[in-house]
Amino acid sequence: MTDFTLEQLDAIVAARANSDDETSYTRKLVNKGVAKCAQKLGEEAVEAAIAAVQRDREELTAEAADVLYHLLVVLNISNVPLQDVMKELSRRTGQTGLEEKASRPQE
Ligand SMILES: N=c1c2ncn([C@@H]3O[C@H](COP(=O)(O)OP(=O)(O)OP(=O)(O)O)[C@@H](O)[C@H]3O)c2ncn1[C@@H]1O[C@H](COP(=O)(O)O)[C@@H](O)[C@H]1O
Repeated sequence: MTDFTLEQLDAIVAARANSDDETSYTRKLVNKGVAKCAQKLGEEAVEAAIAAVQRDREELTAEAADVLYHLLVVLNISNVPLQDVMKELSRRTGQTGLEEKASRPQE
């Protein structure tokens, strides 16, 4: 059991994204722009999906960590607070996933 939270990682990511520390991977990635950050998020998500299909729990754990980290980078560079995502998830808790899907605006 760990008490490390996504909120804590989000605060680290925000601080590193705005730092001038050249040893920071976060800063290096953010400096490449939103398209590169989004590309990395997509790649990590695909790798996590592959690990799941392969029933590789260890690899899935590592890839899921990569996905969450890169999602926080993308939210940060897009100025979408993690708090807003949590609020949206909270809003959905009163209904089933299928009800939530049905309530979305039709495209
Ligand atoms: N959680 C992470 C984390 N997860 C994954 N990664 C990095 O994500 C990268 C993904 O690996 P890849 O091989 O796919 O990417 P790459 O080859 O480095 O990049 P490209 O050549 O594809 O652009 C690796 O360099 C990982 O180190 C992370 N980098 C940082 N963090 C956290 O963010 C904090 C701040 O990190 P810095 O910004 O480096 O100080 C750290 O303390 C960590 O807690």
